[in-house]
Amino acid sequence: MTGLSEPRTLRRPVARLTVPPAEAEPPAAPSHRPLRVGLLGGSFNPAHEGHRYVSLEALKRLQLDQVWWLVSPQNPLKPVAGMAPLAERLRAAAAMARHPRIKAMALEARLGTRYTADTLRRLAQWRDHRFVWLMGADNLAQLPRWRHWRAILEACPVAVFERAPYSYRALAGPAAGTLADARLSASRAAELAATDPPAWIFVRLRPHPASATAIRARAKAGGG
Ligand SMILES: Nc1ncnc2c1ncn2[C@@H]1O[C@H](COP(=O)(O)OP(=O)(O)OP(=O)(O)O)[C@@H](O)[C@H]1O
Ligand SMILES: O=C(O)c1ccc[n+]([C@@H]2O[C@H](COP(=O)([O-])O)[C@@H](O)[C@H]2O)c1
Repeated sequence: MTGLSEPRTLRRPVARLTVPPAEAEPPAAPSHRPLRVGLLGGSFNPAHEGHRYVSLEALKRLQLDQVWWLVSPQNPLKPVAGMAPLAERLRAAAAMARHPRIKAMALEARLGTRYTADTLRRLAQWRDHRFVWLMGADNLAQLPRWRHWRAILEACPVAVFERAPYSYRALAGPAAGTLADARLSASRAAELAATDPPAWIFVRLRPHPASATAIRARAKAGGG
């Protein structure tokens, strides 16, 4: 029992546990099946409770082993101005995760990818993993503006999470329309990771109001 009673000061700091130097190395998968990993790509400028909420719901509803927060070097559709340095966003994301199965990492910086289609093409070589791309409804609405967006949906299953006020527009939009045949019912959420793409699901939940834009606006106004 000595390991369990180690004093707190002997434990490694959270940042080193969640963002080890070899962060691009995939952790060992269970021997009997591939590791099921949800990928929440994002700017995390900054990370907030909405990311955590969606990740916890994804772990539970999609029966995932882990969720990886892919802290993006730079969203190709967002302005560079106002984007905090990657190291700062990564550090804050690791602190926000507060869960052993939610890992913040700068995987795209390590892989040298900027576009999601490229990242997923690289990850397709990680044969002992099954990836699910996670996103909020706001990103489903703008998905047709992403490079090779159809290839993304061919690369891995996708779970879209309710987010006010975007959900209605997202479900009525061109991406959802094009992919109507590939949509699974919500009751099949636990099957999604094992389903061959294209396959996606819309996860209805109580929307979480957190937004990085609002946090930045409050900070700018001096309200923290
Ligand atoms: N409150 C939320 N509910 C559902 N999904 C969310 C929420 N916040 C963020 N997400 C999703 O998490 C991913 C990363 O989000 P991101 O880091 O851009 O945060 P954001 O709050 O949307 O930032 P910004 O306001 O700067 O655009 C995206 O897929 C986004 O849709
Ligand atoms: O590949 C693209 O063209 C593309 C365009 C816009 C956004 N993305 C990705 O979408 C994820 C969410 O980005 P964000 O900034 O909305 O958090 C993040 O992983 C981005 O790299 C990707």
